[in-house]
Parts: sequence; C-alpha cells; structure tokens
Amino acid sequence: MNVLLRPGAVTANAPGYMSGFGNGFETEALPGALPIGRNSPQRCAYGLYAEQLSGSPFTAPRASNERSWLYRIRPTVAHWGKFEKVDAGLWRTAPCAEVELPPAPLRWDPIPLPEAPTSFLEGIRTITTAGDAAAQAGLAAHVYLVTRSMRDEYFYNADAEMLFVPQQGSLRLWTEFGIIDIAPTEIAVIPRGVKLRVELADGTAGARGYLCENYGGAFTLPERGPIGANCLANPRDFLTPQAAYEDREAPSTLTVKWGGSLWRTALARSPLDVVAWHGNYAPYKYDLRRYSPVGPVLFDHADPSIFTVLTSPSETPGTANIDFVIFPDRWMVAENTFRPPWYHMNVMSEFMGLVEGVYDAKTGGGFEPGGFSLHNTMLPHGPDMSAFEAASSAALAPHKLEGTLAFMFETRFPQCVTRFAAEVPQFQQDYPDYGLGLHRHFDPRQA
Ligand SMILES: O=C(O)Cc1cc(O)ccc1O
Ligand SMILES: [Fe+2]
Repeated sequence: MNVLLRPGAVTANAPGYMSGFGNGFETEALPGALPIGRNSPQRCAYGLYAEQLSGSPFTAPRASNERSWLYRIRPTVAHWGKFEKVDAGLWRTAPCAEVELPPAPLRWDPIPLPEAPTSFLEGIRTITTAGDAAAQAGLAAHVYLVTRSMRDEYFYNADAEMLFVPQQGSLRLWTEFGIIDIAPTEIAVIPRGVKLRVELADGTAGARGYLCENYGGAFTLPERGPIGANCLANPRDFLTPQAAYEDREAPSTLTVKWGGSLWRTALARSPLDVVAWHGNYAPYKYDLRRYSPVGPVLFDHADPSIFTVLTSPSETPGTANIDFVIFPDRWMVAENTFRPPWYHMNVMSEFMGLVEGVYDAKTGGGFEPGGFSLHNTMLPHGPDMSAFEAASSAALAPHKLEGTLAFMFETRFPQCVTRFAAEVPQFQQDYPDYGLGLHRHFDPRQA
C-alpha cells in the first residue's frame, strides 16, 4: 500500500496518508501495536484494548460491508460519563418543518464569519433538511463557520456521516484514525461514529465551508458504466490518515449528536487514543482538482450525473439518497449547442454551493463563492438572463471554464428550509423572480 505525505507539505510533522478508496487499511503509530492475523488477542500489545467500529450491519453484502478494528488506550465505553443535553444552536435534523415557504427557487449570499469566537460545533448553520435521520434516509445541508479551534473538546455524530466542503480557510481534523488537513477545493468524509475535534489550520483566522450530513447509505464511488476503468474520481486519489493518537490527561468534553440532539459529558482525557487500527471504515480526504471530468465532445449538454464524485445509494437502484456532484474546470467544445445547463425541472432536489469562481448558469451575479441555492423537487430553474443571452449568441469555439468550482448535494427527498435560513439577511428576496426577465424570442415567421 502506498504511504503518501500531504502533497506540498513534506515536513517532519506533516500527517501521513494512505492511498485508495475503501481499502482494507492497516496502520500503527507504535511498532507492533497492530495484532497480526487476528483481531482479538487475549492481551493486546502495549496493554491496548481492542474495539470494533461497525459502519454497516455485520451481515451487509461484502461490497457494502464496513468495519474497522481500533486498538486504543481505553475502549469508548470507558470514556462514557453522564450525558446532558446541550443547546444545539442552529443545528437542525430532519424531519424539521420549522417554516413553510411558497415553492420557488431560493438563493443566499455568503454568510459572514461571526466576530465572537466560534468552534465548529457552535458554528453549524443548518440551511436545509431532507428525509428522516431516524429512518436513516436523507440529508442536512449546512454552512459551518469556525473562528476558534476545538482543543479539549471532542465530538462524534451518531446520526450521520459528514462530508466537509471547505470554501474559505483550512482545517485540521484530528480524528481517532489520524489527522486530516483540508483546504478549499478539497473535501473530507468522516464516517458516522468517528470521534474528532476540528482545529483551524496554523495561520488560518477563520474558516467557512459547507457540510453535508448523510443520514443514509455511506458515500461510495459511482459506477462508471461504459466510461470504463478510469476517469471521474479515481480511487487512488482518496487519502486516509495513518494512525496517530493523543495520550493526554486534561479536563475535556465529549459531545455526541444522537437523535437530532447534542449530548455532552465531561472527560478527564482525550478519547482520540487509538494507537493502531485496521479495516475499511475510516475517514478520508480527496482533492476535487484531481477529478477527471468526462463530458460531451461533439454536441449537447449531458446530465450532471456525469460529474458525480460520491454517491449515497438508497434501496432503489439509480435513485440516490445523495449524489455529490461538482462542476470543475473543463473545456466546453460542443458544437451547435446551448452549452450551459438547460432549463429544467427535476424530481431530485438540488442544493448548490460555490467554492470559487463563476458558475456557468449564473453569470449575472448573485451566486457568489460561499453562497448557496436551493432548487427543490420539481421546481423550474436554469440559466439566468445574462447566461442565456451570452450562450445563445456566442461564437462556439472551444472555451475553457477556469478557476471555477461549484457543487451540488442532490437528493431524492424534498428539502425543508430552516427558520434560520428563511430569516437570515443573506436570503435573497428577489431571486424567485430571476426567470421573469427572460425575454420572448418567439417569431412564428422565422424558423
Ligand atoms: O441546476 C443546476 O444548475 C445544476 C445542473 C447542472 C447541469 O449542467 C445540468 C442540470 C443541473 O441540474
Ligand atoms: Fe438543476
């Protein structure tokens, strides 16, 4: 197995990563900490405890069976004090029908970082929820705002797997499995039940990004079908951290998101005490700039599913609980084609964000990096007037879209807007009208 250092950061204390999507990894921070050829020796090396973390039912088919074995200073149950419910701030969980808005396309300006010191746990702002967390179906789409690191504060999410999409500022995720550094244009996935704390990277005063809580089937790579064995997101570009542990005695807290609420207990030590682990249930990161898009090379605009990075399957084939789709740099070459997204209505609902640049369907302003939009189930949407007028009269030479990165959380479920999102000043009151400006071009005398 390849062991890689973070590209561009080959220093003695740079976290190390292992390459590959969904591999059976093995890694140890002390020599000999990992039992060889067995999971549960009578006594583990260094006096460690063995603990299994099951991300799928024991009996799931091999292709979706996920578990890891963790060798830790104490088992998780020894970190288990009395939990008290704490204020979840602006974090919401499906089902959450706080407000009812008329059906319309919705959009928001970027939400600024707060002045007050705000940790990752305090800085979650839920924008939409969909499905039902207890039924293990659906998602929540959030913005996170971070201006202070979690130090002796630890967290795990029992409700959902978490997909981080940084938009501004870098984060260091200290997880039970090792350390993950992420910056804008990268993503990280933290599986359900994995403990972590979220730090601002050195030199980062504040960080903002998008967070998708996936209540359903774990994210996996989409099938490539006739595309074949290469392109889109290639498995070797997914990086999982090598084991790293904290042996720290200090007054600490552990917060657990369980059943839509936050519960907290006091601890006397860090629970990130995993010295070695093996298995295929582990956090990972991926640089979206390594995505190799495949698209129309002669004419027409293909469905955005060609740009799927990760998919959370449902029980119905082809009907995703969530598709995570990106719109990265790429050449536009289609002949005699309206190249931006077409006007359409979709049974899947579409939450979109913009990491950087300009999105080709919205060139008239208003969809800014850090902003986001919601085109809900079966609601009409498409290019704004500026994008339509330019694209329908442009000379169709090959043209490169550069410095751009939009993304979509697309789900089979309708998305409910939270009260926060409906009342925040960044909610664009006039966006529902953007289509009204599209001119009539119809002339029955001219084909
Ligand atoms: O609505 C959007 O902007 C996302 C989108 C992009 C695209 O190229 C085709 C369909 C689609 O929903
Ligand atoms: Fe769309």
